Amino acid sequence: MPRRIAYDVLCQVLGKKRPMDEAFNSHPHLDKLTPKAKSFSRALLTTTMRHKGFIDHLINECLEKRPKGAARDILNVMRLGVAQLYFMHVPAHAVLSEAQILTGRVDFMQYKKLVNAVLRRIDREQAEKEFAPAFIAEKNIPIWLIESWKNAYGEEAAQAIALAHLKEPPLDITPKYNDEAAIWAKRLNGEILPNGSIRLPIGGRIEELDGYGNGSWWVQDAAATHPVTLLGDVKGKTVLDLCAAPGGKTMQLAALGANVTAVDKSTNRLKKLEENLARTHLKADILTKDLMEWEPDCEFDAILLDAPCTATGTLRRHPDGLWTKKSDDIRAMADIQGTLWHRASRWVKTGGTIVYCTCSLQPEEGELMVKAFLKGHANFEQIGDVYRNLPGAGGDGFFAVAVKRTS
Ligand SMILES: C[S@@+](CC[C@H](N)C(=O)[O-])C[C@H]1O[C@@H](n2cnc3c(N)ncnc32)[C@H](O)[C@@H]1O
Repeated sequence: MPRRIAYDVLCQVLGKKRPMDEAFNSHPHLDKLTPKAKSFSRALLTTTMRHKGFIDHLINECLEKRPKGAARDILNVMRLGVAQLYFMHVPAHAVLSEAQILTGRVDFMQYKKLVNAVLRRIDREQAEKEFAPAFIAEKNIPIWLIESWKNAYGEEAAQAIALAHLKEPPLDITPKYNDEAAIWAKRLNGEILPNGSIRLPIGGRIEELDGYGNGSWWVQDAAATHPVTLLGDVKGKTVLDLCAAPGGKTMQLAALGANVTAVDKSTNRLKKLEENLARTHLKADILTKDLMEWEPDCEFDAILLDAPCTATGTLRRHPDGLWTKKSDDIRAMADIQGTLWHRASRWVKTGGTIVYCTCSLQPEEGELMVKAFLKGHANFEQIGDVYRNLPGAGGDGFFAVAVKRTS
């Protein structure tokens, strides 16, 4: 059952470009799995997504011609098998027999022999051939994407980004009060990072960790904490938090003493924001509004615009995005970001600051967006340098910039 669910979800993600979490969480048989089977199924999916490019390379070496049409889904049975053999250290006999059962269950009886032959060969060659991590890493990133990173950051940096995608990223948390970082680092056996975040050892259920239930901290990647710091001292100021849900930055702002108005168009995501505020005993005014239409009735001291984006800076957390996103998405997102930023530019007081940020690695959604904004808005000037973080030890890929309204 856990492999069957993983297979169904894989077909949805790769065939229909559906986000993995959504397809997995809404699978009709998910409730039938034990917690252990559920976490195996999820780990199998994430591992397959993370290494899909390299797995396909191995499979292609074994196939004279790739199955076409509906038969292409048999590749997903093979992908799950290779992920277990190569990256999850499941014994070969178990992988082979489970793959045979799955092949029958998903009505591909005629491919049983082929699946067996491919997996046997890959298992045999695993012991004979060694692949450099850089080779595996680059295979796992779609060509259009790694080329865009090479153009933006150079060959070496693009390879380092690809390498960062091989591993599960660490779990960073933000303590509600900065001066409690040492206490929580000690209690949770974590490490304090230079920005004050705490990096926890991977594994375990977050909800069960000390301090989660009473809201002493929340999960937030270290790089994602930076944009709020660009607003300077927000204590007592009115801050409009645009695209706020699920509220990582809302909690930061509220904990720093800002009077926050948090706006987002997603009811579901705002529900999560409300839960987060309730758990952390923090306050904000919450508005469910589409920012393409809504207008506030007053100006704010500061604005944070955490715009929707291609999220290519967080693909190591959501590796299914590697295979569901396409290069055209960048232009489409940049258009939305430009419009949202332009609309927000009228809602900040003269002398006030807007911080624009995205978790995208694409310059079109970062550096080039700032240039275009400043060119079209003579009443704004940039404050300081832009913040650009690449995925790796310092956190997710992130971009942020602060601009000040001068008139
Ligand atoms: C990057 S996420 C925000 C993350 C959040 N700021 C945090 O720190 O937890 C982008 C958000 O933009 C919201 N969004 C996208 N388009 C929007 C629109 N037109 N109006 C309002 N919210 C929008 C999405 O619902 C999503 O919650």
